[in-house]
Amino acid sequence: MLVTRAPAKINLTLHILGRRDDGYHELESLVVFSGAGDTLSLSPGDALSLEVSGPTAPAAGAGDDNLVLRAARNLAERVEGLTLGAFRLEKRLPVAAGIGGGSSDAAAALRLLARGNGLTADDPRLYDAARVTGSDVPVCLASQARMMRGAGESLGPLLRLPLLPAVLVNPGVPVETRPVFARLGLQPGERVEAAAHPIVGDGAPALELLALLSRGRNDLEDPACLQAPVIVDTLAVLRAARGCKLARMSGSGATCFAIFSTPKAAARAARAIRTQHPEWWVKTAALR
Ligand SMILES: C[C@](O)(CO)[C@H](O)COP(=O)(O)OP(=O)(O)OC[C@H]1O[C@@H](n2ccc(N)nc2=O)[C@H](O)[C@@H]1O
Ligand SMILES: Nc1ncnc2c1ncn2[C@@H]1O[C@H](COP(=O)(O)OP(=O)(O)OP(=O)(O)O)[C@@H](O)[C@H]1O
Repeated sequence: MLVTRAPAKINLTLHILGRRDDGYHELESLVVFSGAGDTLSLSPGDALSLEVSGPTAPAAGAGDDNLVLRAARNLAERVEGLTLGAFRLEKRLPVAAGIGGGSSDAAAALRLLARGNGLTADDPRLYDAARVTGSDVPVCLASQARMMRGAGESLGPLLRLPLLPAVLVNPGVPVETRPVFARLGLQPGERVEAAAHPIVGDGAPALELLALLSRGRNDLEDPACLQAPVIVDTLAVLRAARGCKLARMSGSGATCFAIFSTPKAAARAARAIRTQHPEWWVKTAALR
């Protein structure tokens, strides 16, 4: 049996540059990953199947449209004689939450199929299968910090960044991605006049990275807050937490992250937020 982790994806920044003629939005985003996430295993075999368990399994579902199965079928279309098999997904990440749970599961499925079939990580068919499965799937293939551009298909070099102690909070409201983009109100072909994304260098020290991040933003934060006003409260709670250096929404929401100077400060904030909001999903994380 082959096993891999499917970590949460966090957009530390997400700048919208415009809308392409195909309707997708062109963006620039610094993407990092958390240590924790879902776990996916594969017992190689001829038949493709999926079983899902874990706390958020009901929301994700195990049907044909699960991104694990969609990714596997997309790879099978590109690789003749691909050995498939039985996937088991332990689903822990909140669903429709802006932290790419489904995309990370899809990328994990592609990594396991690559291992099971002796494909190398740089096989272009893996990347193609990732791209057609979803905008966030290519960046989740390596699950390491880098800039993401285009609609998500264009990836910068891997970046070595300092470990950022963080707290992730999801207020329990699923947020669908498409209507959040739609609320920007951009027409196909329209460009946005906006300040350039700060350049994040490989190996940037923590203080420099934080200074750069504070000059960045998530342009989906306002439309997501209109769609799910509880995000406004989530950000306020994180920003008020003792030791919080920066708080922002990830992806299209509703999960927000806050960065702290030390894992201890992050853990203390997480405990306080859990007490204040026992119904929220609150996780400490080391982002990199
Ligand atoms: C918001 C992000 O999570 C940031 O990383 C991604 O841009 C969205 O990634 P995703 O959920 O994998 O998105 P997809 O499943 O490919 O697309 C869902 C919907 O979001 C919109 N969409 C997505 C990506 C993009 N660059 N522009 C868009 O307008 C489209 O309406 C699309 O129909
Ligand atoms: N394995 C999966 N895990 C979670 N959701 C899945 C999965 N497969 C399919 N889905 C569906 O995909 C949709 C998006 O879920 P996901 O959790 O990936 O959203 P997200 O975190 O907002 O993603 P992103 O940050 O990439 O926009 C949901 O409507 C869900 O039903």
